Amino acid sequence: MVRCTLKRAIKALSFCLIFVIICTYYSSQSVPNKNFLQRKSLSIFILSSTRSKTIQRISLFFNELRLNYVEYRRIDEHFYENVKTLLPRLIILDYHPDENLRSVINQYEIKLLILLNAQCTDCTKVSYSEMLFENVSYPTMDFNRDVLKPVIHTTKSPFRLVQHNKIIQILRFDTVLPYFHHQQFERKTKCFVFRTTDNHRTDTIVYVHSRTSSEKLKLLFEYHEKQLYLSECLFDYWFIWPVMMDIVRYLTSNEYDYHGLKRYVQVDIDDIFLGDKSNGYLISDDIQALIRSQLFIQNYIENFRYRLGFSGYYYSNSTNEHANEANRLLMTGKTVLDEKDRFTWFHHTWKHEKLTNVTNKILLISSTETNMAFAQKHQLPLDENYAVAPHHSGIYPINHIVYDVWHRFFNFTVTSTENYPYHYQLPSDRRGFIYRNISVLPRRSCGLYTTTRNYTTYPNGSHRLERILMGGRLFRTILTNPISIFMSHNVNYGHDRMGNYVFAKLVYLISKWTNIQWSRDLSSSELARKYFHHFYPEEQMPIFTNPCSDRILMNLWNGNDSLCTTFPQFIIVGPQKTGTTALHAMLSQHPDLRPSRAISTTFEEVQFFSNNTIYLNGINWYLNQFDPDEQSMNFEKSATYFDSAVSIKRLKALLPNIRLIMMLTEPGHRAYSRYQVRCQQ
Ligand SMILES: Nc1ncnc2c1ncn2[C@@H]1O[C@H](COP(=O)(O)OS(=O)(=O)O)[C@@H](OP(=O)(O)O)[C@H]1O
Repeated sequence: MVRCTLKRAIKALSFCLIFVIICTYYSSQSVPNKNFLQRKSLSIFILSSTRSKTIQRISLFFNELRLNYVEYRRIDEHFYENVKTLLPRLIILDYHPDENLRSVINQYEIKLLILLNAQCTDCTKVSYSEMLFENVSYPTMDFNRDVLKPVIHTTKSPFRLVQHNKIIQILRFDTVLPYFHHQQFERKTKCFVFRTTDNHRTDTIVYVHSRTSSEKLKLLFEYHEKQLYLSECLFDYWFIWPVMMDIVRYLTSNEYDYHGLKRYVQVDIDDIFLGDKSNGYLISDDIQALIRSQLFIQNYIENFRYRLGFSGYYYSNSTNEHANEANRLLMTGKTVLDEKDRFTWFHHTWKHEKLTNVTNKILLISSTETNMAFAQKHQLPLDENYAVAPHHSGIYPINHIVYDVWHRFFNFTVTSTENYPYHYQLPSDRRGFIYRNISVLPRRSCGLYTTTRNYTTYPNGSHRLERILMGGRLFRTILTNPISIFMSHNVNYGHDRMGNYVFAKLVYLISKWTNIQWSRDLSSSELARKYFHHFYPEEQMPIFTNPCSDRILMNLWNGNDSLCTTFPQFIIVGPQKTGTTALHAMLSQHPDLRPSRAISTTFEEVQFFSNNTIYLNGINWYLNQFDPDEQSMNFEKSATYFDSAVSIKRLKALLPNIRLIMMLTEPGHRAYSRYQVRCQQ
């Protein structure tokens, strides 16, 4: 009897337990719990039906920040489906969300950034002339005087940032943020701002005062914890970008924090011995000015040193008498031999030759040795691990001989280039990679080229240079990149010494207006370690792009035009065991089609894109697997590409227009075929 009751009790208990488990399971399906809300990726959704100029600028800025975002033009099933599966951290939209969207946003705990534009409600239009302006001063740099010092200019700024708010971190509160572009400012007459007086529910972050009513007009404010409202007015001002970074950081709960506030900067001055009188070689006074600007920058960046790139041949052997005079002044003048220790030096090549065309290892070794002997003779303080190829040639597209010689014979472990993945692209899209133990860091342009000589004759006006400095492209480069290596040329430091001005001012303004902290000067190997191991480990492996689609890459490639037609026109990508060998054999019979060479070690296949070791042989190796006959259409078959995610990326980078053939068979047949092969093995 007792046993029977016990059995019943156990049965009842088990039923209860099963019931509880089932209930828990179903409830977890209907209401998202904390685990369920674990974001798969940190994506941002941008929702805009008009794709206004503001939205376009935000997208471009997100590219600079390397943020993942998806743009949507309308709310439909597809949008909701993606919200549920991708669980974006943040949605940016330029109108007020309806009830449906609000409920989904609440359910999935998504944060909102709402832009105020023509569609906004609960806001008011104000004319710029109604705003309260006041004169404020901002610093600029007097670079032609003996001492580089800031001079004060006066401008008008309508803005207030509210101090002690929890969102703004990058901008400094104790400095007035000036406005620069008066013309653009006056052209626009209307601005949408919030006039809400409901201060209990909102937190103002940026505002202006109305001139007529002295009203506080909100440009950025927080409405509850999950929503920020931002007036598009702010997009007319340079400081919207640091503000945007802070907004995204705040709304994503610090997940996007852009590697914190620390920034590393290096300024390379190439070809220090090149130039003649017309080119503006550096005379002794210029060197002193360079030292002064370096000292000025050292106030902010501990131990900052310009990096001087040298080709020794032009110091001692130049037939140009002006160049010799410049070199004498640089190297042998009263102070300059001492001054060489003020800078850090790095190797170019002995005669500034292009490395693209190097085909002979011995010659490259001997010319590099000559340049290094020059450095030794003059006791130049070298960054021994850093070398930069003149014209950036040979580094990308890769010339294997250069990497081999640099790595095996000279211990150069770091270089930099402007050309990877392409030359013609936004500077912010430049990336790095590691090849044969040499770290190739991205080099950024700074608006100074060999052709830009004087401030007053800056192409299309010096205000353009001011713009890129004062909150524009250069400013943003520092803002959005933890490491920036800039390329400049010796001529930029002669003439009116625009180079000194640019870098001194850049560092000064960033220090003055933002809370960005500068790292002390680092050696190139420390910099490379940080770049590839700390900030961007995913960039270590190169992804080869097609030199035929970029004129500069084409010039720097040790291939030639005719090779462009050698790339395959279609590829059979598998998958395995679907009859790909048979198809390959049949297509090979066609008189106009040419298959790749058969490689015995990889089952007659090329497997370039799927096998890391083979891929690192480079594009010239890949092209060698094909016949350069222009009359025929080249193709290859590698059944390993089909299920290799990295192959897709590599194929897209090198052959964006390639046609792919995939074979599909009944999966059971494939499995059995594979099983048989295994048995045989
Ligand atoms: N025309 C045609 N139609 C369908 N199936 C065919 C065809 N030709 C070959 N085969 C069969 O495909 C199998 C080999 O596939 P693959 O060449 O793709 O294999 S591999 O991955 O390249 O090793 C292999 O299957 P198994 O014989 O079962 O192993 C071939 O017999």
